Amino acid sequence: MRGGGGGTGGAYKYGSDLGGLSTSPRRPPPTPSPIRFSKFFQANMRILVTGGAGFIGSHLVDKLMENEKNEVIVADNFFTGSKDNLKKWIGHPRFELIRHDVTEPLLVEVDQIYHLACPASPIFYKHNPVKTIKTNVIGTLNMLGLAKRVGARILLTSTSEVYGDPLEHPQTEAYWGNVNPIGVRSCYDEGKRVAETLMFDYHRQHGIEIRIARIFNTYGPRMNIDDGRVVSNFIAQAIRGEALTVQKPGTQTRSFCYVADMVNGLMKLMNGDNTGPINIGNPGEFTMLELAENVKELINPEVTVTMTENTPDDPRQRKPDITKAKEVLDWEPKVVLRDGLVLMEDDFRERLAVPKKTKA
Ligand SMILES: NC(=O)c1ccc[n+]([C@@H]2O[C@H](COP(=O)([O-])OP(=O)(O)OC[C@H]3O[C@@H](n4cnc5c(N)ncnc54)[C@H](O)[C@@H]3O)[C@@H](O)[C@H]2O)c1
Ligand SMILES: O=C(O)[C@H]1O[C@H](OP(=O)(O)OP(=O)(O)OC[C@H]2O[C@@H](n3ccc(=O)[nH]c3=O)[C@H](O)[C@@H]2O)[C@H](O)[C@@H](O)[C@@H]1O
Repeated sequence: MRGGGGGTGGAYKYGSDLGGLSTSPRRPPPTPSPIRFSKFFQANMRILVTGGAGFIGSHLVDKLMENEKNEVIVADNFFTGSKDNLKKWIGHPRFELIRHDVTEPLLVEVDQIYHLACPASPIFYKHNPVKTIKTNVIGTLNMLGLAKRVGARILLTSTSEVYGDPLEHPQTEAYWGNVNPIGVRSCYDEGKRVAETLMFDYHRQHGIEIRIARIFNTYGPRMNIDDGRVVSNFIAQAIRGEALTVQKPGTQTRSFCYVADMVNGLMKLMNGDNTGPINIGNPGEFTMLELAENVKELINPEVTVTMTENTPDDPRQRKPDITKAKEVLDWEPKVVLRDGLVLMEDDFRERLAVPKKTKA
């Protein structure tokens, strides 16, 4: 069984969409272990999820575990993730959790690698920027080395931050971005840009089967309550009855994708035949003031909105052009922001132990 869906690895286009650039690999992809082709051994698909104890990763694991033909291995250093996110799978015979830092090599035998390991919230990725860039560069190099050795297909969760503070709007995959190489966000956005470069170099040089998703702001249940990202901050603040902290000027925009839609898109990308990069996100665009108003109206109309200082290099606008995802993956998001916020509210209320007030 090769890394692809259906286990055939059949139709596969190399660099099928790089604006006509030839990306043909010099060598054919490596061959997986002979046991995968054994007539008498019904092998399951073995899937590694790095960063699988985190927010998106744990939702992805839930979805992968639904398929009884999948065996899932999570490798995570628990910097921002937690075992709690995976508690329902611990002890399951098709599941394995390894405490592992991807900046160190990993020896496992797998067919697919979803490579998510990297802190995603700006306050966490800026906390130890050298470690963040090591995670993106050395971590991706290690996972590509693993993919090369075992002949696995590898998917990188890149980011809309590769577009930096974009001068084109909305952003298509053809846009090369406007990124500060020496700023406080560079450990993350330049790190992900190098990770994308490494993916394509391994693809061209060694024939590795790669997939690159450029993820746009994703939200949903299980985000860390003190994660620092805007949706989790506003929901926690509204539930606690605190003022919603809108960072200035408040007119900056983001496009928010519900996590179930994201996971669906990532799996379609992995099991399809296009390398990407492909934008995966929800094109509904909101200013931070609009987001605050929505959270206030839906969760707690009594809270106030307060303006606070912003951080350097905050992108002023962000909205994915998802034409390619629609065409190539037949994917588009289904959950609108107001519905997703309510689903997230239920989870946050449970974890904060603040039940909804019932009307008298
Ligand atoms: N959530 C978003 O809006 C968003 C947007 C764009 C891209 N992404 C990407 O998606 C991926 C997952 O994001 P998330 O929102 O779930 O973040 P998260 O912080 O919840 O999850 C990241 C996981 O990676 C683990 N990790 C971090 N460094 C590691 C290392 N060196 N070795 C092993 N594990 C490590 C963390 O412990 C955590 O479990 C990240 O690669 C992120 O860059 C997320
Ligand atoms: O989608 C992406 O590609 C990237 O998006 C986010 O980065 P960012 O958009 O800066 O996320 P937030 O920290 O949630 O900030 C969004 C906006 O909300 C504002 N904000 C944040 C927090 C807050 O309390 N109030 C507030 O107004 C920020 O100034 C910013 O303009 C993620 O955290 C990155 O991991 C991800 O790669």
